[in-house]
Amino acid sequence: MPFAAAAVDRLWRMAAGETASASPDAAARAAWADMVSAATEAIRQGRYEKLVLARAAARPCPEANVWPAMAYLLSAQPGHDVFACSLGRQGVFLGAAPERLVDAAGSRVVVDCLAGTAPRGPDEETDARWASELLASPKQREEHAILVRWVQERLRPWSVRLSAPASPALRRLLHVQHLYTPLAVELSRRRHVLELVDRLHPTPAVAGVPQEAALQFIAAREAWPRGWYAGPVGWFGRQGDGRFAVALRSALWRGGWAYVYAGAGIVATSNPDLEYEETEWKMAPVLAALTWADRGGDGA
Ligand SMILES: C=C(O[C@@H]1C=C(C(=O)O)C=C[C@H]1O)C(=O)O
Repeated sequence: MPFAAAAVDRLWRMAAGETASASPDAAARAAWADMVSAATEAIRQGRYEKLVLARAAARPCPEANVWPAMAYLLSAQPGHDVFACSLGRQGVFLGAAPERLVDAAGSRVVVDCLAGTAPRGPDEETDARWASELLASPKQREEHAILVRWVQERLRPWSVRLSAPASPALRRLLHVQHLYTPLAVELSRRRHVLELVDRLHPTPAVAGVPQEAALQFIAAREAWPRGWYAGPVGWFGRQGDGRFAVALRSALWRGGWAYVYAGAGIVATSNPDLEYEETEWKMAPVLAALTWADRGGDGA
């Protein structure tokens, strides 16, 4: 989804309005609940299998302390792709992405399918219980299976071999745990990693099924333009090998504000309040990084 200066200006105006409102949190929750209810209704009517809806929260952030924020994310979020992109006068986009969209080396490709989320527990026992509930939840398994199936269908025509574990594993991050399926693919011929990005992005980890209709729903209903959030971020070499992550768990810093983004996969049985909570857990790492950086790298 291309970044547009107009979109950022809209964010800026909304942020100013939001801080003036008496209860921004209640207003954000109500808007979210309306959107998610419209989504579950449309899914029940059979118009979509899954929609991934996102929101943004604005918080004052006087300086773009990019290096301390990245240092925090590198140490707090091991195994993530930590990134920061300078957008000139449009600000800085940064985050720690938990999910590889595609990793290509010659004809070998790996895609991470990450969908289905629970929070980390406050103690070992609760954490393990929430993990087992996540693994056993039909709703979470459905969200996950839709993603895996879609990626397999997109890559099958280009592949001689496509392998995936029969059931998802658990990927445990600092604030959340996810259902995780790594797909290993042998392509019938070498492809530039950008061809693969083009074939896959946006997956049902961030958009929905069917893809075009989901994108229309997102454009019509989400209050905040996504900008760079959920886009592919990565690198490629001269031979076309490379690695792109999905720019989740991210924030746009601009002009004294940080706009922190997060989304959640919606299926017919989704509960708007629980999905809202999920977006809060997902915002936590980048918020902690910004707070830590604001304090000059001294405790978050
Ligand atoms: C959309 C986000 O995360 C995606 C959605 C997930 C879900 O719905 O369970 C899990 C991981 C990501 O694929 C986000 O972090 O903003």
